Amino acid sequence: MTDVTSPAPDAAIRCADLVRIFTADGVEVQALQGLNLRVDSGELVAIVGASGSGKSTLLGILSGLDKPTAGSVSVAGRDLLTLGNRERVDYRRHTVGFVWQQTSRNLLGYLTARENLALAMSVARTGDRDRRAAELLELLEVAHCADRRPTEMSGGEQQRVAIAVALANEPRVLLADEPTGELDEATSAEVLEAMRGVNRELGVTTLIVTHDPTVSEHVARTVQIRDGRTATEVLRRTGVNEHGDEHMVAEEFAVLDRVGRLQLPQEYLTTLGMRDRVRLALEQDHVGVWPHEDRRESDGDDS
Ligand SMILES: Nc1ncnc2c1ncn2[C@@H]1O[C@H](COP(=O)(O)OP(=O)(O)OP(=O)(O)O)[C@@H](O)[C@H]1O
Repeated sequence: MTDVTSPAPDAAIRCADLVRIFTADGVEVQALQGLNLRVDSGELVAIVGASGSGKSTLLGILSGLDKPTAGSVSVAGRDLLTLGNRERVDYRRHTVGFVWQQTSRNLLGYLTARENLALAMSVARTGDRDRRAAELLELLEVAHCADRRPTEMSGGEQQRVAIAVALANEPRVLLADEPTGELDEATSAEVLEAMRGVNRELGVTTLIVTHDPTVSEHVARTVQIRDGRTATEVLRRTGVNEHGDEHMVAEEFAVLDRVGRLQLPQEYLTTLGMRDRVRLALEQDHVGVWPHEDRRESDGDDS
């Protein structure tokens, strides 16, 4: 696992010890509690997690709409904590592209797909607009929707046009918040494959935040957030069996942060009655973790 703090220039997204505390009616909510994440340039990563785990908060910060309470965050080499107002506008126009769950937030309803793309490019003063619009609609397989308004497209077509609009100004990073939230399973798969396609074809670093449990079938890396921290990662790769046939292998890893902390799954803790402290042992090729037996026995005596 990569060190989130290393200054390697190819880290497209780097969050270190990110904290975001909201205060509402005098009550503090720690939406992010020291989140560490590094996404390399050109990677396609899904962020999953239960409702309230902090996914949208993270995306709000990465999109430049919100600022963290503590920690550091940089995207495409830009430190998001030190951006001035003008730089923030420039960042949102040129460095990142967004796809949101609601079509109404992605596309203007009274404009056609082509006009939506042209508008995004004229705001950012991107040149060669007609050619780029045609190429993007072609790449997303929605060229037939060029002269249609959103209401004349299916949900999947709307989201694929939204991806084209998000890519109009050649962002380095594409951020998507529940892009398949309003779609059925088959259409969701199409939209996720479209995102995988643009990641592969254009090399744009892509981060998809989703509840969609099938997302890990479409991406090589799925990061799970739990309680405002990255907890586990599923990595998928192509393996070869003893007959030489290729198949997908998915492996789950616990995330180890830069000072060596990791979160044990709740079911492990409950099954082995682990709490407060555990015994650790360094073995030749692994680390053993045991419950503190004395504590368990004395707990039993008490009852
Ligand atoms: N503006 C805000 N003011 C107060 N609390 C907030 C605010 N935004 C988020 N929170 C709280 O922060 C925590 C994380 O919320 P967040 O929306 O990031 O979670 P999420 O994983 O995106 O959830 P969902 O999947 O339901 O969208 C929640 O407890 C939420 O209530």
